[in-house]
Amino acid sequence: MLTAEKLEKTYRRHAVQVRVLNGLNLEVQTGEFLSIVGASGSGKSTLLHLLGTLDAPDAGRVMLKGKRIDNLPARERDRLRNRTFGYIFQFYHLLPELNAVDNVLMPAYIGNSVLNWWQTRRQWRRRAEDLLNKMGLGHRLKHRPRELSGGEMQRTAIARALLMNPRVLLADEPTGNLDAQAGGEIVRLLRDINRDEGVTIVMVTHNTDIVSATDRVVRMVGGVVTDDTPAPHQPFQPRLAAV
Ligand SMILES: Nc1ncnc2c1ncn2[C@@H]1O[C@H](COP(=O)(O)OP(=O)(O)OP(=O)(O)O)[C@@H](O)[C@H]1O
Repeated sequence: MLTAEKLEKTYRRHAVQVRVLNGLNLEVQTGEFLSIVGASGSGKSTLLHLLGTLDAPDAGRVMLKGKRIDNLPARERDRLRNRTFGYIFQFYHLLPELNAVDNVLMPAYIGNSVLNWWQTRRQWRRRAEDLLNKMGLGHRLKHRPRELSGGEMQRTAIARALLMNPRVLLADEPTGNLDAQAGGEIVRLLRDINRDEGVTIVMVTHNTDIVSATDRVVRMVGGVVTDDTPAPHQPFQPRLAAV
């Protein structure tokens, strides 16, 4: 459903050029949970940004369900980012002055013009609260980010990513700032979302333990895919009661 074709990307800063993607090809299937691994600097985050139209390639194409998306006009691209993709980052990117519910509601505020926000405000708020409840955060609805643990902040960020019912979640090191237990909970949540809602997930990770929760592991070296294998499935711990 989501395809990278011969992607090339070079960053230029003054006289310095860093060639990051070198004709990378990747095909993500509908409904799969894919992890991308590789050494630091191999281009994993760059690839994720290109797949999610947060940045554009120098050459090559990104296709979603057969339609080219790397060169869309700004309006269409914004709509795609708002409605089709959900983004999860290592450092959560929550707004510090907003409580958990209002952080989760941000994509609806941003999509305001197409969503007739004012008529349905109460419904959106209920949906945000339901998502936070599902994330085990029913008792943290009014808390601001600084009053939440790292795991709770990431679960809030996941609720925000799910608000608009995206078809694809793009997660960049979602457990990178968490201890093993909180990280395990996050991956279990992602696994459940993938399984229960059929959301396709592409996750960049350094954590070799958590790739066993995914369907497929792609390894990047020097801006290309060098290995593409089914994940070594191990019995995965059941979901914690609180989550
Ligand atoms: N905006 C930018 N401007 C200039 N160089 C950049 C930019 N973003 C990334 N780079 C460089 O591109 C290379 C690849 O970066 P990228 O973040 O894609 O790698 P990564 O595999 O995700 O690394 P890590 O695992 O450390 O997060 C790095 O050498 C980085 O310094």
